[in-house]
Amino acid sequence: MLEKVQKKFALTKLGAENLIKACISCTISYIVIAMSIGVLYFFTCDMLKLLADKSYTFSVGVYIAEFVVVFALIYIAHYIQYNMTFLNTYTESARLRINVAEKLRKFPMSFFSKRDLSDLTTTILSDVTYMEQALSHFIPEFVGSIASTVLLSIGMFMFDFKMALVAVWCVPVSIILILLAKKKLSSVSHKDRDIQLIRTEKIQEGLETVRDLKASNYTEQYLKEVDDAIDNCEKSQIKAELTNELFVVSSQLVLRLGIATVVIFGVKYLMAGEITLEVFMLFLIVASRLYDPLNATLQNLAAIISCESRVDRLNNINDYKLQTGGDTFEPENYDIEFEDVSFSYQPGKPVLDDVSFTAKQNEITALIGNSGGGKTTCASLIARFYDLDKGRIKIGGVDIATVDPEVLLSKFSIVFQDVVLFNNTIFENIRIGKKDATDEEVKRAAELAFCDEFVKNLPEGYDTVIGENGSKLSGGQRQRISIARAILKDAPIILLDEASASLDVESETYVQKALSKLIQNKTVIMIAHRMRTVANASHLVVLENGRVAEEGTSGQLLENNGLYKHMVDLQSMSYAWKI
Ligand SMILES: Nc1ncnc2c1ncn2[C@@H]1O[C@H](COP(=O)(O)OP(=O)(O)OP(=O)(O)O)[C@@H](O)[C@H]1O
Repeated sequence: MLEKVQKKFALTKLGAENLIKACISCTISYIVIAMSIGVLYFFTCDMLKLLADKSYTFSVGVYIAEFVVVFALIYIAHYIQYNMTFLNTYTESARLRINVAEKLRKFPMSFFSKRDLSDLTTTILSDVTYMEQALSHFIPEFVGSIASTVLLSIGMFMFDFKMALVAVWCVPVSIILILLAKKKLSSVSHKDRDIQLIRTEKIQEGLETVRDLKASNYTEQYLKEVDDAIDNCEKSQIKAELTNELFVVSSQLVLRLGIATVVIFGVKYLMAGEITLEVFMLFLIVASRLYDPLNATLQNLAAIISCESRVDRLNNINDYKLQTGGDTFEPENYDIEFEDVSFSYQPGKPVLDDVSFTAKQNEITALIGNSGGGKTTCASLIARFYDLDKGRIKIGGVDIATVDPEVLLSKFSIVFQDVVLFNNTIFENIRIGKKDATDEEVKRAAELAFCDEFVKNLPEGYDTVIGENGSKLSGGQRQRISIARAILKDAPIILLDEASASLDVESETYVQKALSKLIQNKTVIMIAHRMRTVANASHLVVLENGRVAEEGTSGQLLENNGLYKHMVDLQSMSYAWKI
């Protein structure tokens, strides 16, 4: 039972326990409220007897005391319900958020290539918030209202079968209507959510690519597409609301019919002398209150049904397989060995096929080859961004598949061509390389990476905030900050995506100088696009369509007269090309 609830609502074990308790406390709370009807019934009976017989006596004080007790019970039941639902829910939603964030931190890159960014953002922000409301309101109230109505109905059947039938018939009919609505509402809710996602993606994409849209004069056309997405969303939401209201109003109407049948049949039975006036009064009072919880909870029907798709998405994250591995990583050295490595991003479409080579410590190993040949993929596999389909990658004799990805990454400094900087100070952007580094250590790394000459011209030096993704800096300056980070981290393995490929001559010189400081005495894997950058590499691995076409030093490969020689010749021709 506990496990089922846990899975059904994507909860932690404690969360599932608390949800069950919340449903029970809601049921008790509704029943306690119904107890006031009992006291009211006995009071009405006594009043009727008094009207019929003036000598009849009863104690008003006892009734006042009973009402006080019932109100106290209602207060206590509500207090318990509040604690069980609201307080526990907020603790649970905090746990859910931390769980999702923890999972995302540990997921391999394969997870992110399968999921859309706005979909993930929606799951973390909106789905968890939605579940927060569902767990604190909709679900306990829905379960509580059905359970209390069923329990009260059983009591009514025991009291008077015929009148109970007349009062309660509408409850199962209304529940059947809800169940019929579930399928339809569920499909409308899924479609609505997909359309909302398209709208969010469109807006997000527009904001991220505003510069390119302006440059290609596509802004007007793009805004029209955004307008269409927003219009679609509006239509879909109206449709979802109307469908929901149709079923809710029908169910509520059926429930109201219950009061009508109690009056019609009650009067008939009363006239026929089949029931007493007191029984008739009781059923009138009960019928006026019996459907209240169910009526109120029907308003949230769409919300309850829409929980399903949100829970599916949360379960998708919860069930995704994490990369595992030991916490200790003590390789003999930092040589990297590829042993018959095969890999594909999508099943049946191999990107690397039986790739074997060794990158030695204290050497620069350059990965070269045609575009799409698999250079970046090889580098990503070394850092265990993805796991292999076949073969092994070993560092100092240790299979990286046996090492926890975070422990493994602590041995890597990675300098990408697309540097990501944060909207923070230069100090903090460099300190990412080593969180506990002192200001002096950061400055030392910045000097070695030749950041000093441009930082001193910034208004607040190292304390200057550099804008979103370093928008206030040039490409070469951004590169040097990322190299400073890597120098500060001082990891034994350096992955370098030819960092200076897109820079002007002056910036390139600075970046090259900074890089030469970074790579001293390390195992360096360099993804190279320009042949002149790799001429001095100790070892060149030429990848062609996911296979190693040739390897050796630049001199050896030139003698081979293979793909490398062909690429060198092509680049020499392109340098000689003039406008
Ligand atoms: N995340 C991904 N999902 C699916 N396919 C991918 C992904 N990344 C790369 N690929 C495919 O894998 C192949 C190898 O890509 P990779 O980026 O490793 O090549 P590369 O040699 O680094 O190319 P380039 O020099 O153009 O950067 C390509 O066909 C590419 O389309």
